[in-house]
Amino acid sequence: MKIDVDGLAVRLGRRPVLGDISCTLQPGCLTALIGPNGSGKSTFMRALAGLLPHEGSIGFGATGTRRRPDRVGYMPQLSAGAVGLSVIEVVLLGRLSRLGWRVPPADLEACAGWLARLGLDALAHRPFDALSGGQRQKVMLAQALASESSLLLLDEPTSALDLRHQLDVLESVRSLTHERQLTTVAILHDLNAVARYADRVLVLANGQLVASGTPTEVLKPALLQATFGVQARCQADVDGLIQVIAIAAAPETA
Ligand SMILES: Nc1ncnc2c1ncn2[C@@H]1O[C@H](COP(=O)(O)OP(=O)(O)OP(=O)(O)O)[C@@H](O)[C@H]1O
Repeated sequence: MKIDVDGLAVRLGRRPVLGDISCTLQPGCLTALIGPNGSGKSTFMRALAGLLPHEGSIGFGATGTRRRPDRVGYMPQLSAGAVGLSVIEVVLLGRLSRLGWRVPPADLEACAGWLARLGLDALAHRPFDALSGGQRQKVMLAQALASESSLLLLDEPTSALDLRHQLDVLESVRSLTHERQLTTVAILHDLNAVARYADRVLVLANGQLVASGTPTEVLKPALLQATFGVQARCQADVDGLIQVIAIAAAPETA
């Protein structure tokens, strides 16, 4: 589902956190949302998920007139504990809006399928609170996927994962996005992962959208210096993918 964001502004308490953001998110496209700490990425994602009041409009569908999908696959940055719940029960919560008093076998099977797709089937009946940080993060991704929403919002989905699992997860998210024409937004800090997996990139700084485009268009030394305060080299590898090599924190300007 296409999403048109027009003049989005968010205040948290009295603080203006996002100002006048306009962009379009396309179905079948994995969009990476990048920017320094505190630049407003999670706030933008929560506004997209319908969790925050805002000014400006967020339009859904080809004409921007459809409602936000009832189910949104949203994976927050920090997952709360889930006292007493097993892994499969945590994943089932992703389908809560369609469940009644009884859980139909088809829903259980679907959740077991998402766990299997992420290589977590052996954990299905373990207590969620007894998992490692990386295992919990993958279970929370399974929960977001189990919503089977056309809108997938992932706030730092790989921050607790080892390198192998980061690659597995981003590969899965990208192929699901393309196969199922999902509108996917993922907040990522690893710019090389952005270069490899994202179709588009949005860059936030101080609550403003400062750049957007393909990874090749966006990941450039001048932008990384201005936005992240980092001196970096950006070079194409043999596959044409951009590699970002951070050299040093740029000297502070007066
Ligand atoms: N409840 C709140 N009330 C007031 N200000 C808030 C609140 N939550 C977040 N902020 C502020 O809003 C700004 C943006 O926060 P946000 O979490 O969106 O940033 P972020 O880009 O996701 O950061 P990070 O990369 O560190 O996760 C920060 O300055 C933060 O301190």
